[in-house]
Amino acid sequence: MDGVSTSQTAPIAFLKGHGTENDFVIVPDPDNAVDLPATAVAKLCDRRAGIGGDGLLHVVRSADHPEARAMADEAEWFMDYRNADGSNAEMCGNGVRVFARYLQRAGLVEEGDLAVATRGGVKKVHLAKDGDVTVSMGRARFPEEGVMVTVDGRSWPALNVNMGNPHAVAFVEDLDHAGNLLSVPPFSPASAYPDGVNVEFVVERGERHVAMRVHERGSGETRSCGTGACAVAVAAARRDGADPSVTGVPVTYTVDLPGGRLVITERADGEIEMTGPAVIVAEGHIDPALLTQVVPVSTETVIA
Ligand SMILES: N[C@@H](CCC[C@H](N)C(=O)O)C(=O)O
Repeated sequence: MDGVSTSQTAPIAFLKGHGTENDFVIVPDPDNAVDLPATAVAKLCDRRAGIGGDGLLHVVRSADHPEARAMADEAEWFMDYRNADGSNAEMCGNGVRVFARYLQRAGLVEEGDLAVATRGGVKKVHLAKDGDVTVSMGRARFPEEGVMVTVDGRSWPALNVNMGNPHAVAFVEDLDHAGNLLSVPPFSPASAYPDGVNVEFVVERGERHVAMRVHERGSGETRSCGTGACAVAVAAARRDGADPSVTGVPVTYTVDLPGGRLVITERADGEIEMTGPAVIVAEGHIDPALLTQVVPVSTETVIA
């Protein structure tokens, strides 16, 4: 059995948090001293053999991470985001709110406005003492038309939306039509998404109000996805004939997910703002044996 061995010997601090039940293992590591290969991340996110999470937030000073050094002047902290299978992602909308909540709780930032470096660029976060957190998520891009999503033998046309990370948004009549997203990932044409894709299924709930389910790249079905909710809101707006960059009128959608509610506003300049909760629920220490043991390279069994 192929595997890797990590080099930690001392206990490693962690916290657990979630945003609309999209849950994360948080590893504070200001100096980027903790070795976190994909296999170690998959172990930590495993819901039976590890701590459990849809993803992992590695909290590192931008100046100390090669992927973030260029952003260090703008944003002191880098969200090194990993999916549950250990793969890197450009951005995580729920994760960045929880990341900011952690920084606040640890006394590393003040309430108010802060900037967080991500692989998808620097994100501006507004953090109150309690309650919801608002993130400026950037603008949506629409790289390609004509994507199809297939699951359980059904197919739907989907809109290709990029929120820093890739999404396919399919409007369906009933969220149950998305079937069992854990066992059957709804892949779209590989050519449209060479690096994989997050897939959202959306139904109407009312005026400027939708509900969705999501299958996340690298994690399977989750109870919420912040970038996915933003992709859904802009897709719904375009379907409804609303484009704030044309009309100059901002548009707001309420997006219900299995794990809670997110409110998404697209401003006249195209900037998308997402507001939702961010909660820390636990903290403790990881037994280094979990990371130092040789673990399989295969990541196929990490989704509980
Ligand atoms: N849950 C996240 C998205 C996490 C990354 C995604 N799975 C990807 O690989 O792009 C969110 O809240 O945005």
